[in-house]
Amino acid sequence: MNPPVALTIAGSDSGGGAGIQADLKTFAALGVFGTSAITALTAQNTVGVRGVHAVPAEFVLAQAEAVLEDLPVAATKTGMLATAGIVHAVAKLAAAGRLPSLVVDPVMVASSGDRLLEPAAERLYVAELLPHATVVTPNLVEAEVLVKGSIGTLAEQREAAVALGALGPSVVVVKGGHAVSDAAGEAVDVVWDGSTIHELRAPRVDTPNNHGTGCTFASAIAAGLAKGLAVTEAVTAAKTYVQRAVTAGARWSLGAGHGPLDHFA
Ligand SMILES: Nc1ncnc2c1ncn2[C@@H]1O[C@H](COP(=O)(O)OP(=O)(O)OP(=O)(O)O)[C@@H](O)[C@H]1O
Ligand SMILES: Cc1ncc(CO)c(N)n1
Repeated sequence: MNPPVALTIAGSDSGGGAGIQADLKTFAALGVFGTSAITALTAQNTVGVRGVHAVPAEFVLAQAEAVLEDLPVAATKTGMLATAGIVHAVAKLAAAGRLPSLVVDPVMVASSGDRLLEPAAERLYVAELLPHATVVTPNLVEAEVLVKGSIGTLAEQREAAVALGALGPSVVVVKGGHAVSDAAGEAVDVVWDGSTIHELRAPRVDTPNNHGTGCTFASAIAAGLAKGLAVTEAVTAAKTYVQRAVTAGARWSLGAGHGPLDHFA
């Protein structure tokens, strides 16, 4: 029997911890056949991003269309989209109904603090892409940019999830991996499912190895959707998967900065 197929539209991380490399490992670990359209090359390691070489939007489309016209893609995920031109091109594909079960991870800044998205592209996420998303998975900083407000408390994290829901996605997850207000030592993500809000909680793993947590989480959601899970089931399963990968990756010391997760734990 054929495996389910998923497509990631994202950037390459030469260091192997985030981006396309994390997405394809996550798909493979979860039994999904991964395909990719690469939006940018990054010269990157666990310490930081040394350079970004964006792919022309037309060639991102050419990659996506080559995959979509030949393979039975059941779910899609976007990560680093780099430029306004790429966000616009991907949004047009989505608007045409070509990107099934779309998980949008609105990547803006790397864990090292380096920018991965042109500032001019931020408003296009809101205006063009989010209306077509099945799930959107901003971290706290990305959620602040998208809703134009600051998030300092769990109540504000919940309000942001509802506000993002009004922009069109079916389900919103505001990730709290980097939350500073969290005294209980938990990584708390807030999920708005279209009508109600709930929280996903897991013990925060005390480790510098958190490079690619966001990419891994969004890809795991797309893998679940490709396998036919309901959206909230896919989100819950993805949280369990990322927790396992962070826990196992904490035993590693790869690189001098934010090390990678163990995707095959
Ligand atoms: N130290 C940790 N321990 C447990 N779970 C974590 C930890 N850090 C992040 N997570 C979880 O990983 C998932 C991704 O969240 P996070 O907020 O780190 O995303 P992100 O900022 O987009 O990641 P990235 O650094 O890859 O851009 C969430 O479910 C979050 O709760
Ligand atoms: C290519 C790429 N995508 C996403 C992230 C966010 O973790 C990163 N650091 N690099």
